Amino acid sequence: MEFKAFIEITRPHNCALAGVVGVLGSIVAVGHLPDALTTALVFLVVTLGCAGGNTINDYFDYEIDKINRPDRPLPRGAMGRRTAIYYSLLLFAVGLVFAYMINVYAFLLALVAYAAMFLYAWKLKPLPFVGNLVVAALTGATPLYGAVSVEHLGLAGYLAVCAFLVNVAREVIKDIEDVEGDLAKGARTLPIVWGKGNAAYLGAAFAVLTVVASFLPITAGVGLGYYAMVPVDLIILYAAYLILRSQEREAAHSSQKLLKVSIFLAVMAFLVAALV
Ligand SMILES: CC(C)=CCC/C(C)=C/CC/C(C)=C/CC/C(C)=C/COC[C@H](O)COP(=O)(O)O
Ligand SMILES: CC(C)=CCC/C(C)=C/CC/C(C)=C/CC/C(C)=C/COP(=O)(O)OP(=O)(O)O
Ligand SMILES: [Mg+2]
Repeated sequence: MEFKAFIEITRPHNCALAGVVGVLGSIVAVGHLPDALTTALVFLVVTLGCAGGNTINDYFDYEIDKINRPDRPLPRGAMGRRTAIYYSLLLFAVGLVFAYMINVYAFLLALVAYAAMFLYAWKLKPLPFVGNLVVAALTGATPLYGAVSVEHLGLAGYLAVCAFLVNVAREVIKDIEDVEGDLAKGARTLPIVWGKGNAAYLGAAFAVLTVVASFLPITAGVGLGYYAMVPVDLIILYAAYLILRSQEREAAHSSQKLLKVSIFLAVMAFLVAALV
């Protein structure tokens, strides 16, 4: 067993980004950085939840990842599957302790989000489009988590809508990329049930909807720093063009990776707009 597998299986890049988005939700909700303890707790609850979710996801995806992602810790033998499930439950448990320290609403939302991640990995992922919506709803819940923690909504709702829409697009396009392994395991994802072409149109439509929604905060008078969103929108539109042009694995991989870059840049743009 490799120690680094305990970090790698959590996909720390996703968890860190998610934790920042949780704190960003608090900032845009109240217009300033919350107190240090609340900021730390929000970051930890989201990060630990995301880590537990990615770990339990790899536990249930073991057979499919042997085809699609053989380099991941479980299929390559760097960690045992039993260790993975206990590790994910520990991450969730610690996250819930921190959530309880914030307020009762933050505790309840964390409980629902953690349960949804477990249910997604265990039963919902193979359901056409339902799995995509669950993941996207969880990413949309992330900025809302920050808002619930400071008991105020502010602009966090706009952030949640953008997070939901862009992740629906990305999840559908990731399923187009993973068709080969999903077919081998009999998963009934949207591109398998509905066709890669139709799935590409749906993914591209949600990408365009994300660009439209990205202008909502301007209607609420967000700061000039927000114009950093313009290049982000251009990247999203190019990702939509790529998947409409070709639904081959390489094109889908480029498109979904571009959407991930847009997510990171958009989070930075929102941070600048919220703090400048
Ligand atoms: C206009 C615009 C794009 C606004 C950005 C909205 C926003 C705040 C998005 C952040 C969403 C979020 C909480 C991201 C956390 C990290 C993440 C990408 C989570 C979703 O992961 C599921 C995915 O299937 C994991 O796959 P992979 O990234 O390939 O490991
Ligand atoms: C709101 C709170 C408290 C936490 C939210 C935590 C976050 C950011 C969740 C976002 C969604 C997420 C990253 C869930 C983790 C598990 C997951 C859905 C991973 C995606 O797995 P697959 O759909 O199998 O795709 P891969 O091929 O990348 O494994
Ligand atoms: Mg998986």
